Amino acid sequence: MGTSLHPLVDNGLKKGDANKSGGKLYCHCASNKVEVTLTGDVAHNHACGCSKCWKPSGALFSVVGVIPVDQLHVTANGNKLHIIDKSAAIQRNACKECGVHLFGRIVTEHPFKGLDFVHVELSDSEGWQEPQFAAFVSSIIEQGFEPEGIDAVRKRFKEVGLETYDVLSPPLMDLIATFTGKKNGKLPSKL
Ligand SMILES: N[C@@H](CCC(=O)N[C@@H](CS)C(=O)NCC(=O)O)C(=O)O
Ligand SMILES: [Zn+2]
Ligand SMILES: [Zn+2]
Repeated sequence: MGTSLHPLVDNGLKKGDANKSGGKLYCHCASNKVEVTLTGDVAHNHACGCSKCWKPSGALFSVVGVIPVDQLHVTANGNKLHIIDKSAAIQRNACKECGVHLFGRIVTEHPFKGLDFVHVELSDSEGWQEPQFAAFVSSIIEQGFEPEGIDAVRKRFKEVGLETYDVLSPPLMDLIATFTGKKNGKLPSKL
């Protein structure tokens, strides 16, 4: 298959640096780039096939990880940011000029509240946590990928050592279900 899953996946994963302590992300504008400074590494970094996550051109998947909101600061040209969909769980803040998503923030009551979603390929530095799994794989079909090719996509992820899921990974789905169970009173609130 000649198509790109994502540049950080296509040629095998490059293991991150356990001591990575942050770096800067930039949008794709030629000048007056939006700059975001992260003061830590990302966690739960993963490929996402959903239609809402930002993908580099030509890639079938996004690569997106999370970082606590207090470790993310917009450090230049924040006036160019706008929120793509204010009603979405993840408010994706994108550059109005080039369209790149700089960060996605959860502002409503949600199991991942307090975390921002970011794309480390926007950084000029290396060593960020490498992708840990592939999520929302079947979602690429909704965006026009022929269903006959989907198992070949899963196989390519497995070849680079990534497990594939059609929602999030089991540990993240368990976190969401635990949050929901506490909220609806089926689980004790202290667990
Ligand atoms: N099949 C849907 C899945 C969308 C979806 O549920 N995306 C996940 C992974 S990013 C999510 O948590 N979305 C919340 C949001 O976008 O606010 C699509 O491709 O649009
Ligand atoms: Zn831009
Ligand atoms: Zn997504």
